[in-house]
Amino acid sequence: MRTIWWDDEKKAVGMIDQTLLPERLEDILVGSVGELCEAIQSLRVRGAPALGAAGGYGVALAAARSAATNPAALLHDVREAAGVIRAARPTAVNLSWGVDRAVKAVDEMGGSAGVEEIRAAALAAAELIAGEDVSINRALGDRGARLLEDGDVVLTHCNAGRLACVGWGTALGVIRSAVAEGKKISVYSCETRPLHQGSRLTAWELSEDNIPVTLICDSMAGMVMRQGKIDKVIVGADRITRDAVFNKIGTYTHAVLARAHGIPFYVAAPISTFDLAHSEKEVEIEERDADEIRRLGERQLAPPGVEVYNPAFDATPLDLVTAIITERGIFRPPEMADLG
Ligand SMILES: CSC[C@H]1O[C@H](OP(=O)(O)O)[C@H](O)[C@@H]1O
Repeated sequence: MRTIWWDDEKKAVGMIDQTLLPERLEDILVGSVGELCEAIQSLRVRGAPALGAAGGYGVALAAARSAATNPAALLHDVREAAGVIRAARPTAVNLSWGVDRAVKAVDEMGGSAGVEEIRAAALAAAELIAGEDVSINRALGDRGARLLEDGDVVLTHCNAGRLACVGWGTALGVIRSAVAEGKKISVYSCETRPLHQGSRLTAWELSEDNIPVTLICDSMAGMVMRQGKIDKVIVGADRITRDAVFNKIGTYTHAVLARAHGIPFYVAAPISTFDLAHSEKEVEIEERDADEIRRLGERQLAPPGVEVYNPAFDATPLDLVTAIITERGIFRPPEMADLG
């Protein structure tokens, strides 16, 4: 089961609406760039690799739905849509990476291409991104599984599973691969306030796969590490610059705690999440709506007007990272420069 796909009959992007989990597993069809951006910003589709596919499919959607009857007008519509989609969530590099790959495929068609050829090129690029993702994550997972021993207890944060990808997962992909090899792995999933990807998505995914999972509050991570319950920490990533790993808010805290307790801290991410041309200080960290913290559904958890700071991601300096697990291999931070 894929997390995101193309519905050619309806010329729309299909996706699991992750805001409904764990209560309901339901698909939605997205038929416009505006609807796609809403789905991205509302985290109906989320997670770096899934956003990469959403970026590619967004370009294909723009091309398919454009009313343009000549190539120049269609290219204009595609490029305009590309800019809007890139801006939907600024921190995860895969969104713009997916958009750029589809736009590049369209540009490479050259001036003689007709509108249908341009539409086909955009969709082919998007399908390639989505199709590659599962095999990339399995390769990454299989490599990372070597780091896990039978009986390991792994702490993870947010959701870097198949719901964050087109399939299989990155951090949870490593766990799935280790389990597939016959290793008994159990997981501590941090709930990941304020949007609870850990409780709503990771705990759901692992329960569906019959992988033992224990849900904890984010604030309990230090205690379980100090109690000796955790053997490894594995998280995903949204962007890896030459000096830091950007991931869900709270990841940095776990990295510091892991270092304090002598626990290996691994990041699992495809090469497409690397952005070595930039440093930490050049990356925009998405800040989200204050009511995500002030409220929980219908419940008011704080005074309505209280000041809120709600960054969606934090940056973990590479010197706190034991190794980064990719489809090309496992890299200690100093070796990352070779990734180019
Ligand atoms: C495999 S990338 C998953 C990555 O994306 C999540 O962020 P969000 O749920 O806001 O898209 C989180 O940072 C995960 O580690």
